[in-house]
Amino acid sequence: MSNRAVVSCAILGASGHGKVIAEIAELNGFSEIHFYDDRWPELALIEHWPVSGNSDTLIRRVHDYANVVVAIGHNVTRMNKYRTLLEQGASCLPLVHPSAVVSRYAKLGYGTVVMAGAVINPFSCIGKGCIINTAATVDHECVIADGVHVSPGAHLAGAVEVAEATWLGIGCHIKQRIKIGSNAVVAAGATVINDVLDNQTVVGVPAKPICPKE
Ligand SMILES: CC(=O)SCCNC(=O)CCNC(=O)[C@H](O)C(C)(C)COP(=O)(O)OP(=O)(O)OC[C@H]1O[C@@H](n2cnc3c(N)ncnc32)[C@H](O)[C@@H]1OP(=O)(O)O
Repeated sequence: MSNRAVVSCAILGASGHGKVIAEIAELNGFSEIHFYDDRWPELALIEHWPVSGNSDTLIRRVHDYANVVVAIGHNVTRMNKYRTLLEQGASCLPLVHPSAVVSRYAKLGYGTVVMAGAVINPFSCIGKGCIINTAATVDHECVIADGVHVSPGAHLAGAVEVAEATWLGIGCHIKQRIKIGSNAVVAAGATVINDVLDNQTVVGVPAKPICPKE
């Protein structure tokens, strides 16, 4: 019989994003992964990992887990779920893929996940519940607020500031010292050379605002 202690991690959201987080949790030594999802009990398995309940079940069981991660892509929803779980006393540690490079001088908030190949350079500060996705780079002295998603392959130059719940799309580029407002969207492949307002969506190279749909 093995003497290895079981270290359990709960993941809320049985999604593709959740599968990536599950593997990162395993690589960080979490030997037991339980998913929770509101499609339970119809959804009982995601790949080989069990779905053990819904959001309400998880709220009752947070103390059973050494770590609780929310794997929901929608930024505001993810932050609301974290808020509820933390109120119940959940431990929501940051999770970092072993191949990511996170400076010893960078800070990561609770519930933030850093995917494979990402780089976070010195004196950058990443808020709570952020996603720094595959091969994204956040250079020196950036300030990334809570609930921001930096999509795969996005690159932020030095001293960029991004406010709450903003989504930086796949492969975008952000010039140094740019300020991006809250709940904004930077489109896939955009290059941002001017500040972006709260709630604004910008697309293209160079990035320009588009009007919200009626
Ligand atoms: C691991 C993962 O999978 S992480 C997820 C990574 N995914 C992403 O990063 C996707 C980011 N999302 C986008 O880029 C989206 O296209 C958005 C959010 C910017 C816009 O989406 P929607 O609101 O649905 O807008 P819609 O598709 O109707 O496009 C609106 C207009 O913007 C244009 N547009 C949309 N996206 C882009 C883009 N990336 N670059 C240039 N123009 C764009 C459209 O052509 C359209 O123009 P038109 O009005 O002249 O026809």
